[in-house]
Amino acid sequence: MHTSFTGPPAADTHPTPATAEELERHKAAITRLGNELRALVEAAVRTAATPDTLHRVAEGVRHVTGQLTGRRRARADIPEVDEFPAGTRIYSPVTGAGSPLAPPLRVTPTDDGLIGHCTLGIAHEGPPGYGHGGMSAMLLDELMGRACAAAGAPGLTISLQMRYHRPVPLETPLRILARVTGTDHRKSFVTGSITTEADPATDLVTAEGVFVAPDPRRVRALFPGLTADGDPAGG
Ligand SMILES: CCCCCCCCCCCCCC(=O)SCCNC(=O)CCNC(=O)[C@H](O)C(C)(C)COP(=O)(O)OP(=O)(O)OC[C@H]1O[C@@H](n2cnc3c(N)ncnc32)[C@H](O)[C@@H]1OP(=O)(O)O
Repeated sequence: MHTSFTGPPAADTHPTPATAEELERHKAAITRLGNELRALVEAAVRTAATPDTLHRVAEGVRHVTGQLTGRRRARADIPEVDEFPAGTRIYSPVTGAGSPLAPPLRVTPTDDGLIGHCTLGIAHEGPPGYGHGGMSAMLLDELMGRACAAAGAPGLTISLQMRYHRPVPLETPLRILARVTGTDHRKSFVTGSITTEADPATDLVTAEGVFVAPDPRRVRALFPGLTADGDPAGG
């Protein structure tokens, strides 16, 4: 589900695109590493290990990091496994199965928008035992942006107004909703909310946002990682 846009043809040559099977294998490997990294992050922020143990583990992690050498993607490259902007974003800090920062948020459509499910961990802590307000904003910003894309108008956030009604508990399944409520030319107006799964009637956080679909003439300059047919240029 790659997004097309009208722009000049890509001048550079690209490697042969991977088959669907190869992409699935790659996604599975990225997801597996993401799961391990999330477990490492959780263990690292939770441990009460001694300084000696922390030094030893740090040495081991440095060794592991050194193994991720070779081909690297450039800053604006879009991973070949991604479906930009509406589908998989494998390294998204919100939805990305490959990101140690992501809870990750699992997104599915509803009748009039999107629903996301996730559980925040201690790595996402703000007040002790509760989620960081910036994490709530990140979850909503992402889901609200995706709601625009799902409605056919992918855009960037130009305003996001947050209301924090109650603290968001950690280690508690959460439900995030997003819905496009109106449009005006390239602008989309979107609402969102966070509740627990157990008590979906009590809003913990609500948000109102405005997203703007970039001028089509600016898309290529904004996202040089897209080719003329809208496919990621990386790989
Ligand atoms: C292929 C397309 C892909 C799309 C990307 C999907 C990625 C999803 C990833 C999701 C990740 C999660 C989400 C994230 O993290 S998104 C990351 C955070 N957001 C940004 O970085 C956005 C920064 N802003 C911009 O780059 C530009 O403003 C954009 C590109 C959005 C519009 O610049 P463009 O040159 O195209 O448009 P225009 O200047 O003709 O303006 C058009 C209308 O909009 C109004 N306006 C514009 N800007 C602002 C503003 N800042 N405040 C108030 N109003 C603003 C403007 O007055 C006009 O309204 P009107 O006068 O007609 O009433």
